[in-house]
Amino acid sequence: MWCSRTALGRLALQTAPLSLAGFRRDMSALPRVYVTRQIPPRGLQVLRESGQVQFELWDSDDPIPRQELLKKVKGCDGLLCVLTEKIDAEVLNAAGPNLKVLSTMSVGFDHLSLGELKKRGIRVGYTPEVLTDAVAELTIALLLATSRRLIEATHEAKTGGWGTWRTLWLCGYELADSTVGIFGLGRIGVAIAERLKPFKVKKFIYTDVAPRPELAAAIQAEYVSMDELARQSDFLAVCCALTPETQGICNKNLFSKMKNTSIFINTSRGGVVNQEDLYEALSTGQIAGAGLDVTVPEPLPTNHPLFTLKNCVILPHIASASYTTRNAMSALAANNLLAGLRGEPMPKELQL
Ligand SMILES: O=CC(=O)O
Repeated sequence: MWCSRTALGRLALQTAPLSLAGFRRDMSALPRVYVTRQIPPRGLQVLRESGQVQFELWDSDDPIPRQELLKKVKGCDGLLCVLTEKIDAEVLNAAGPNLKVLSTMSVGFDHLSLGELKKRGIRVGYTPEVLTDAVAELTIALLLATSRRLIEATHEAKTGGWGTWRTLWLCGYELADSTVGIFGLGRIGVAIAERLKPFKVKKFIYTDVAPRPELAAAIQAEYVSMDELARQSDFLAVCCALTPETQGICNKNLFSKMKNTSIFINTSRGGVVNQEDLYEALSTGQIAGAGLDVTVPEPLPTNHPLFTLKNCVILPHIASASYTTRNAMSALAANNLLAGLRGEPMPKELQL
C-alpha cells in the first residue's frame, strides 16, 4: 500500500481495493497516481473505489509547494492537478517517462504546457460542461452586483451612509432593453445569455475567431466584429479561453470604444484583461463598472489599485464554486484519469 505523510502531517493512507475473491490485491502492481490537492470527496471516492490505481494526495486545501510537486511526481503514471499547478517541462521531466495521463480539475487549461504534453504523448483530461451552470449563474450574480451597485449599497447601509431615500442615490444600469455582448461564444456564453433573456435583454451580440452559428442560434445572437462588440454592448461578458491570442486583448483599445454607461464582466481568466488599462477606464469614467471573478495575479494583492475603486467588484475566482459542481468536476477529473490509464477515450479529453 502506498501511503504518505501529508502537508498537514497526517498519514494519507489510500484504501487497498478488494479483488473479486475478497483478498487484498498487491497495490504495488497498480499504476501510481499523484493528486496535487485535497479534491472534493466524489473524485476521491471514484479513485478509491476503482481499484485501478494506487494514489497519494497533497492532503491540503493549499497548493503544493513546487519543490514538493517535483519530488512527488517522480515515477507517476498519472497526475491529477488543479489550476494553480503550472504543469510545464520541468514537472514533466521530473515525472519521467512513466507519466501517461494528466487530468486537470478545471475547464481552463492555460496552466498546462500543451506543447510539452503533446511532445511526450501524454493525454490530457479536463472538466468542461459540468461547471457551465454554476459559472453562468455566478456571472449573472456578478453582473447584477456590479450594474446595480450591490456591494457599495450594502456598505453604505452598514456604515451609516444611508441617510434617507434619495432620487438618484446608488442608481445603476438595468438589463431591460439592453444589448449584451459576449466575447468568446461557447457553452458558458450561451448559458449566460439564456439566463439573461428573461431580464428582457433586447439583443445579444458576440464575437469570436469565427462565427458560431449553431451556438448563436440558440440565443439569437448576432456575430459582430470586436470593435462593434465594444461599441454596442451595454454589458460585455468575457467568456473566452486564455490563449496567446487573447492575452491582454481587453485593453485600452477595447475600453476606449465602449460606452461610458457600459459594464464589463470577466469570469474567464484574468490574463485576457490589461488591468492597468481597465483601472484607467474605470477611474476616468470611460466605462461605468467592472465585475471580475479572475485577476492577475490570484490572489490580487489587497493594495492593488483596482480594490480602491467603488465601480469595480472583485471576487476571488469562485465561478464554479458550488458543492454540486466542484464534486462533479472532481469526479469527472478522476474518471478522465482512470479512462486514460486504461487506454480508453476519456469522458472529456483535450485534443492536443
Ligand atoms: O476557472 C475555473 C476552471 O477553469 O475550471
